[in-house]
Amino acid sequence: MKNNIKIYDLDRGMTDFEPKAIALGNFDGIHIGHQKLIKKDLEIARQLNLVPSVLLFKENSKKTLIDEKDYLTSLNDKIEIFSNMGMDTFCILEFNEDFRSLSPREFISEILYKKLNTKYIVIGEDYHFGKNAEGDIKTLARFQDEFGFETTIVDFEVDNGVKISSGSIKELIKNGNIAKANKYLGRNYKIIGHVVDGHKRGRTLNFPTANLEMNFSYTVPKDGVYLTRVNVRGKNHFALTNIGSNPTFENDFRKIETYILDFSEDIYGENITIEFLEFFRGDLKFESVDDLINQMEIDKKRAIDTINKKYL
Ligand SMILES: Cc1cc2nc3c(=O)[nH]c(=O)nc-3n(C[C@H](O)[C@H](O)[C@H](O)COP(=O)(O)O)c2cc1C
Ligand SMILES: Nc1ncnc2c1ncn2[C@@H]1O[C@H](COP(=O)(O)OP(=O)(O)O)[C@@H](O)[C@H]1O
Repeated sequence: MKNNIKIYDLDRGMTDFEPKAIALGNFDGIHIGHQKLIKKDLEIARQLNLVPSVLLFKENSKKTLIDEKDYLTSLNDKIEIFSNMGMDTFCILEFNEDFRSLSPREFISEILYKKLNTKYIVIGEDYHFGKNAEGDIKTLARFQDEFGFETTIVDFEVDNGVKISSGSIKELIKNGNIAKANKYLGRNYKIIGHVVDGHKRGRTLNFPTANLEMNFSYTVPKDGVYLTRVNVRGKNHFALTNIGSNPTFENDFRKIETYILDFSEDIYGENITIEFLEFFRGDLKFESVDDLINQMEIDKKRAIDTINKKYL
């Protein structure tokens, strides 16, 4: 992440009056459509000497709310990806009752105008805002003279006539179609968490696996075996990740476990990032542990061949 970024937490009364070109949206996944919008915002900011900024919502931190939703990117991921693209100012706020009750006009006047000195807004064509999502691109047009801003609407990015969306990428990931999801994301899908204890069985099979507890409600890819790239203590390693409930063994639960190639360190408790490169096969129930080990050896050979051919 760039280290000169500025984050203004509006809930803590922070404001910033530098004139801004603000990108508005939910931006889950920051897929190639979102990237197009951000590039537009950066371009306009450069031309008009405005600060390129993005308004983002904090995650739902209320644990009492049963939130079964899953997402492609956490707030931290978004800030990292956007700052790598050149964005340097982030305005964050909670999507709470107070915020939700603002009318479209109040959102524009209280937040965009008074708190952020917005001179330019860049949005997607389906953007909605304000109470009951009543505000849209027409509402922005109606208020732009009064509050002194201009608007640019960026059209959807499509693939074969189909709109690229966070929802469709989540479906691809849940169906194991990592290649297409990565294409639409414009980078490899990744999840972050820390390493927790498992049954200590992996080492007895000669395939120790670091079990991941995710630090966010990421969309979990379909059960199966993936070629992955894992970042541990700042260093990348190729790996095989198995997602599933180990059907060869009875009474297990669904987990995300990773066998790191050419690696033998104890990493319990460490934060790791898993980047999904390719889907290899589904999760299988084997007749014997030896059959499972044979298959894992085959997976490993395929991983090494693929890495040599495509990733080195
Ligand atoms: C490359 C790879 C492929 C795997 N494929 C399967 C599989 O198809 N079926 C299965 O039951 N377990 C599979 N496993 C999971 C093993 O059963 C699991 O790693 C082992 O039970 C160790 O569990 P532990 O980490 O809780 O000790 C796979 C593991 C790896 C690393
Ligand atoms: N190549 C490796 N890949 C993954 N984890 C490894 C590797 N080498 C050593 N380890 C360590 O071993 C642990 C996994 O061993 P395992 O027997 O599968 O135990 P557990 O069931 O607790 O996951 C990892 O959490 C990590 O600390």
